[in-house]
Amino acid sequence: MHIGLVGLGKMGGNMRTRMREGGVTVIGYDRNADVSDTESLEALVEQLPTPKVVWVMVPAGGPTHDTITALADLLGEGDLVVDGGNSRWTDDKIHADLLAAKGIGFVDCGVSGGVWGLQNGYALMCGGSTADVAKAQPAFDALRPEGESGFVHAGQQPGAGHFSKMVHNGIEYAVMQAYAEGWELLEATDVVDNVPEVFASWREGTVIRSWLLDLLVTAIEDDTHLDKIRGYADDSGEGRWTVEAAIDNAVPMNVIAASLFARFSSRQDDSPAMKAVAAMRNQFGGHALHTPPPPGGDANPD
Ligand SMILES: O=C(O)[C@H](O)[C@@H](O)[C@H](O)[C@H](O)COP(=O)(O)O
Repeated sequence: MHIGLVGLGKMGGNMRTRMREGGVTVIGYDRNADVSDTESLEALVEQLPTPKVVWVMVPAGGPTHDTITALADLLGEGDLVVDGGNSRWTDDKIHADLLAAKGIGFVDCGVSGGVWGLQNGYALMCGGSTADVAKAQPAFDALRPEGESGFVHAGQQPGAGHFSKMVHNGIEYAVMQAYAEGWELLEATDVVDNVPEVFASWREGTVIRSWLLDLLVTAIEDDTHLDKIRGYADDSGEGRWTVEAAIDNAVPMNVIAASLFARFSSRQDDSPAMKAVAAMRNQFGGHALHTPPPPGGDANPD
């Protein structure tokens, strides 16, 4: 199979390598000429045999929309676009309709595995018609992990793949938060002698063994108290979309929502909400207030 791959960053670049190792002929395009196989999107499309299949692996939102819009002009009847980015699932229907107007098929594909995917394979969650998914199946087979699982055609409607990936990421937030809170409690006490050893022991036999646990063990083996890292966590949108979908469907999502909000809290040096709590507590009960610390000093009750 021949495929065009747009976007050769840390995900796309490794995916090109894994697809090639799996016997797929890949022509990659990236704005960074150093990693690109071809000078333009137009040149990439020209070099592909018909039916042309182009995998888009660029940041979600504007960059993905712009790339798919450009491909709608360059591709034709019977060709296929695969969106493998972390796109919002509601964008997929828009892109599927845009391409369908020209007879071009569309598959949305949530991709999990991060920088380890090159070695371990990428878990893939696809949405779209059976015929469209079949057109890209050799590429999916090259990318997916060896073994029975790691690939799903989640549904016929556009967005089924990215919706699955979105929920996967919501779960990812909550699972990471649970390990993190357990780690903080063990670190805050002197009950156990060696916290990394306790975490490492959980990797086998326990009900909470997992790859995320393995990754945390690796991190604390390298930096026992995570002193080299600031307690600040970004988010790329998937957790927010999961919580929004839960609200739309009146699904109670206590743990995933809390793990999303924990990331927002991590970005505050001082909590405006807690200032208000402290102020009210002071007003009704005369309870002591803490004032902002002088530069380099500690905050103490007045
Ligand atoms: O399954 C995966 O491989 C990850 O989920 C991957 O897709 C990415 O690392 C997250 O999207 C980061 O998401 P946040 O920036 O929202 O934590």
